Amino acid sequence: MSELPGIVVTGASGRMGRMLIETVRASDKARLTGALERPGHDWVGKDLGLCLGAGELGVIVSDDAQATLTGADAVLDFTAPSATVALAKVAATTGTAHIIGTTGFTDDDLAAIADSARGTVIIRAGNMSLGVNLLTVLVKKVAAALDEDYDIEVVEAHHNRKVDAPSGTALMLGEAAAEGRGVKLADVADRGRDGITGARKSGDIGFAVIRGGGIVGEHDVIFAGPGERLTLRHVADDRSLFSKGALRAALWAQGKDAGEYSMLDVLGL
Ligand SMILES: NC(=O)C1=CN([C@@H]2O[C@H](COP(=O)(O)OP(=O)(O)OC[C@H]3O[C@@H](n4cnc5c(N)ncnc54)[C@H](OP(=O)(O)O)[C@@H]3O)[C@@H](O)[C@H]2O)C=CC1
Ligand SMILES: O=C(O)C1=N[C@H](C(=O)O)C[C@H](O)C1
Repeated sequence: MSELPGIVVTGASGRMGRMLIETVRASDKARLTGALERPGHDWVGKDLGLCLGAGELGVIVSDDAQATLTGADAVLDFTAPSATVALAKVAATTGTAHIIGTTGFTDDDLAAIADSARGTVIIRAGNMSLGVNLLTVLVKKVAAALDEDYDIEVVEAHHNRKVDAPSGTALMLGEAAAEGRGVKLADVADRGRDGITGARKSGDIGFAVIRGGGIVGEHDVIFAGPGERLTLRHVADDRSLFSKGALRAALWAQGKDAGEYSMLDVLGL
């Protein structure tokens, strides 16, 4: 029998990094072959299991992406934009599938990632859960069915450690609504209301952001029309939703041609 796909987790000490490690270790379809952290991080050079407060795992945390990705089948990456852009360049040289959950990219970052996707499979999604990806399909459909009399607002809530806003998920949902309406999100997004803003512009897609406590992730897409309001909502109760989606993407990536894919491709939605 051939070996199970070897998976590397980067940002191993992070909230998602820990969850990804747990998910890969619990899977009978993949094996954990490496863990990365940034140079200078406390965990570098130590056994991952001991860092996590468990028994030895025989996986030493490294800061050498090139060496760790060589021979690995996929790397799961929920870190920070600059780290992800740099890792995509490495994954393109080693041919390792790069599963990107990181959010908060600039347009330049996204162009660099697209460039790296010429060398390997990249699957990127601001949200790796089945529910949110299904929700994007519904949002697109509803937005296509309703005209501009229905104001579209995306409201998101996350924990108080989150550093980017609006969330990657909120932007995915905004993109889906814009696609449904046949417009570009960049032309209609209203992302920062404060002070005397003037009345809402018809056709805009508004974003509102809540940060507090330990909220895992909540997203509402509101269609506010004349005399009625429709709300589509997703609530994440547990981060394993995202890590299970990422592992599913890594397994789906095996044997695929180089290029950039989304979770819609993985889930066949
Ligand atoms: N797509 C999805 O489904 C989901 C996406 N996310 C996204 O994932 C990202 C991480 O979230 P979260 O886990 O909560 O954040 P954390 O801050 O808990 O974790 C980020 C991790 O990345 C590490 N890191 C930063 N730079 C580097 C580097 N150069 N090399 C290796 N590791 C690095 C950090 O290390 P250090 O502590 O040293 O800075 C930290 O361990 C965010 O962008 C978030 O929005 C989160 C959940 C789901
Ligand atoms: O930072 C988080 O926690 C999350 N980030 C993703 C996002 O930006 O949408 C996905 C999820 O909502 C959790």
